[in-house]
Amino acid sequence: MTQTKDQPLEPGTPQRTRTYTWQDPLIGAGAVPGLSGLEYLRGMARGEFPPPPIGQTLGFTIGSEDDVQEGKVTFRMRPEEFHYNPIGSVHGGVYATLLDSALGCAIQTMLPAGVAYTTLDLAVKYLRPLRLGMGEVCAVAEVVSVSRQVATANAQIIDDAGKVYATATTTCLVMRPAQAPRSTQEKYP
Ligand SMILES: CC(C)(COP(=O)(O)OP(=O)(O)OC[C@H]1O[C@@H](n2cnc3c(N)ncnc32)[C@H](O)[C@@H]1OP(=O)(O)O)[C@@H](O)C(=O)NCCC(=O)NCCSC(=O)Cc1ccccc1
Repeated sequence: MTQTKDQPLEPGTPQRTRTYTWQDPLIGAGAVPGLSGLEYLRGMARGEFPPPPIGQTLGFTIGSEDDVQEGKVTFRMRPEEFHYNPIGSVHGGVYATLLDSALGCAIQTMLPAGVAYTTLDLAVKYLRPLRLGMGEVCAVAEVVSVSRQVATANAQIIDDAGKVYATATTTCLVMRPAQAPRSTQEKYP
């Protein structure tokens, strides 16, 4: 039967609770302008800068410095119950967030200090369901091209055996100092 606001859950229905902590994301963001993308992300992998709160929220990380190479970044995540949609598998937005993160960071590794970027486009193909109990999966992203204003990259979510659960492509806008807006309040020309 469909659950509605007027039909509360049966008494005794198990409730789950999750608590997690995160750090001020502006600490790392403040260091960004002086470091190349590779230096910043390797520093984050070494624990010198806080990981992004979205990683704590969904439970994904860059596992180690080896996961950050020039043009290639790997994020790791274990599918959990709190990732679920109402149809019994990991919500598609979780895949997309993991892939967007790995793709953006792969592009960031190719950018020198003072160059900013942001996602313009993300296309995801959902090939297999991610489920509880399957163990850790990786989002592996590799850069295809970086030009003056545009960068593109491809990624896959794979398990330990190399089985592919999703693929994705992205286009990012690259903002070099002469073109970059001075603040997030200022419109890009
Ligand atoms: C099912 C299909 C779409 C097409 O597959 P086909 O072309 O028919 O190909 P084939 O039969 O060769 O199977 C290939 C693989 O597919 C899987 N599988 C197949 N049949 C079943 C089945 N009956 N039951 C379970 N799994 C089945 C199976 O793992 C198999 O792998 P294998 O080769 O055995 O290792 C598949 O690509 C897929 O599951 N993609 C992921 C979609 C996804 O997770 N999207 C995100 C969540 S949606 C969301 O969150 C939106 C939302 C939000 C809020 C509220 C509500 C919704």
